[in-house]
Amino acid sequence: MPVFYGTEIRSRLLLGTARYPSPEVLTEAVRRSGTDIVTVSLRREAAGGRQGGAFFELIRELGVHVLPNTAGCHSVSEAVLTAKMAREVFATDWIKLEVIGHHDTLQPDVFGLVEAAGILAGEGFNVFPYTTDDLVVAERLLEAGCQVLMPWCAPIGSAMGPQNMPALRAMRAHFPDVPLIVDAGIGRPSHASAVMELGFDAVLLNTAVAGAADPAAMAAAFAKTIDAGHAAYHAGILEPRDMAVPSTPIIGKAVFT
Ligand SMILES: CC(=O)[C@@H](O)[C@H](O)COP(=O)(O)O
Repeated sequence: MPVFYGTEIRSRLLLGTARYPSPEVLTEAVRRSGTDIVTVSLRREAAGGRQGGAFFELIRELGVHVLPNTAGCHSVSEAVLTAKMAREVFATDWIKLEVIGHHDTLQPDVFGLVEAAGILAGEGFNVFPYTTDDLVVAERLLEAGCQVLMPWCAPIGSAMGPQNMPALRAMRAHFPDVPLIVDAGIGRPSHASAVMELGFDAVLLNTAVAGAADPAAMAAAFAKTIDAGHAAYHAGILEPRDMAVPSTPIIGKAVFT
């Protein structure tokens, strides 16, 4: 199982906690997903029955690791301040670092991200940076002290699925020893399986589960395909070929009289 900052995790599915129709549905989705890590925004809008401190209490009661995030932060100072608040609220050094650079695409501001990651790592945080699939940015984040990377596969909430498989494949190849979690843009279980088949360590998703007609059932479906994708990667996936290859080898030629 994956190890993030020295902690072994029981599941390769990380689940977001936003936009569920009710706290009960969220709780059931977490249970059926088998997840060991949920992410929660410190700047979440009050919704779904439980608000503010009551919602954070619900998160703590889920009995899984909490990965607070800085969703909604558009500057380094905002993200650093939010991370410090998260450390107080959830008593954890883990932080999913988001520094958003673009209003429409919610694309990470990779310059601000590297700067904020360096500040937070210097203050003892274990930073999980939400980043693009750019290899140079990934290098800078590792130099800044990150030991886990979370590249997007598509814009947050878009459900588009992997938009650049070659870039994700390159990321896995260039950083074979770094835990890599695909974060954002997954729309359906087959998307999650596809990135796991590339050898990623885990997937973080929110919208595809919270927005499903039956979030708990969808969470269970994701859990199965993520495990299947991981198992397939380690079983050694056959590369596609240009030409047909007979699946039944024939020795000699049959002669019909
Ligand atoms: C909850 C959270 O952290 C999201 O910002 C995350 O990036 C998941 O994205 P999707 O909602 O697209 O799955």
